[in-house]
Amino acid sequence: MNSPAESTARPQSAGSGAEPRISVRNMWKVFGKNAGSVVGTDLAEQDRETVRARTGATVAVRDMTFDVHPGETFVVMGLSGSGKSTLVRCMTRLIEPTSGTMLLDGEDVATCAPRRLRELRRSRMSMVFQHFGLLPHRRIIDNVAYGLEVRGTPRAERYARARAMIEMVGLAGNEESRPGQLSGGMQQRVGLARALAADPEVLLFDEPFSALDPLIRRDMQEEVLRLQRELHKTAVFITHDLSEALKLGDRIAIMRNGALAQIGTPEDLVGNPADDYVRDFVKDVSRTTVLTASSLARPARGDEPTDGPVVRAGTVVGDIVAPLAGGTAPLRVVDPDGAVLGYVGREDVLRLVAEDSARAADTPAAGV
Ligand SMILES: Nc1ncnc2c1ncn2[C@@H]1O[C@H](COP(=O)(O)OP(=O)(O)OP(=O)(O)O)[C@@H](O)[C@H]1O
Repeated sequence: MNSPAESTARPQSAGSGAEPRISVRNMWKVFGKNAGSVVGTDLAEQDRETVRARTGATVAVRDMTFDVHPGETFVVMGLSGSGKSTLVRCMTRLIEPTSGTMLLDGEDVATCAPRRLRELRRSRMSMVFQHFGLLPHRRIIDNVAYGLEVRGTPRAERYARARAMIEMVGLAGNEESRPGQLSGGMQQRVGLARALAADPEVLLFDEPFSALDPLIRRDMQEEVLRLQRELHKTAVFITHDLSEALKLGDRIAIMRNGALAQIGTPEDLVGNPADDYVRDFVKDVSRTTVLTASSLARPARGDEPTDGPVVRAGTVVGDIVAPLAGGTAPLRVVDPDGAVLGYVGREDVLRLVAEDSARAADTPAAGV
């Protein structure tokens, strides 16, 4: 059985050492007249407002470059208007990018022929939208099977697959209902089942839970985490909600005015914000819920015991409080091979808690 300290250790994304599933390189999207006059010219160096004032064009996405690894949940987060939706739509070419490449397993989606693009969308990347986009007059099972129908999958096979997906998202028994008979949360589960039915390598989520009540939203986040643990899909997930991003993302890209502000694990962003913008974004996050034991690990001090309980490096700080409270020896922080990376004592955790409280109260953590 897992110890409490192990149970919420952040899982490593499945293939962080493998070839990227998705590679976006230098992607730009400029809207409006004169859209062609920005990329590759002096205007490309100017901020959004200046470009708009000089040309009337809007730089929605600015020179975005990143990779997404197989099995990873990659969150794109930012304020309204920062370019998240445009970026993800450019990745599937629901919007044509102004320039840049988007490789899916090495194949350039940004330049492939329309027919190939349709194939890719049907079989290799599925989208889940905020407004579920279900066909109102068709039964749930037909909605889930729809993509397979378009693909020409034989009837018996597509219904068997659709039933299995409906069961997987917890909606067994609702196959014959129409979308209007289901709650918003249930409709979004149908959207998930429909996206999964094609067994795509990549799932793209465009603010899928923004319209849901907070409790239902939390259920759906748990559902995504569970599906990710079971299915290991590569997922790109857009949200403007930081807590959702921190909960779901193996890595998070923070966008600002169309450009990348920082990309990193939740721990990177909260522990080492790249600039004041990101720092301000994450300032209210309790670091004990995001930082892991490895971030606090330090060498043993001469006078302290080195035979304390063992915790894994990826365990969040909040989960090492119980083992620390059970004894006086500092915890031994170990890597996946069991090698000791360092030690964490009560005072190390208390210091972090005190810093969090001081930040929340906006006063210096004096004396700690
Ligand atoms: N079709 C369009 N024509 C002109 N400008 C657009 C178009 N679509 C988006 N924009 C502009 O591009 C910028 C980025 O918009 P986008 O919708 O991608 O942001 P977002 O981060 O997804 O915002 P939200 O969270 O509100 O959906 C904004 O300034 C927006 O006004």
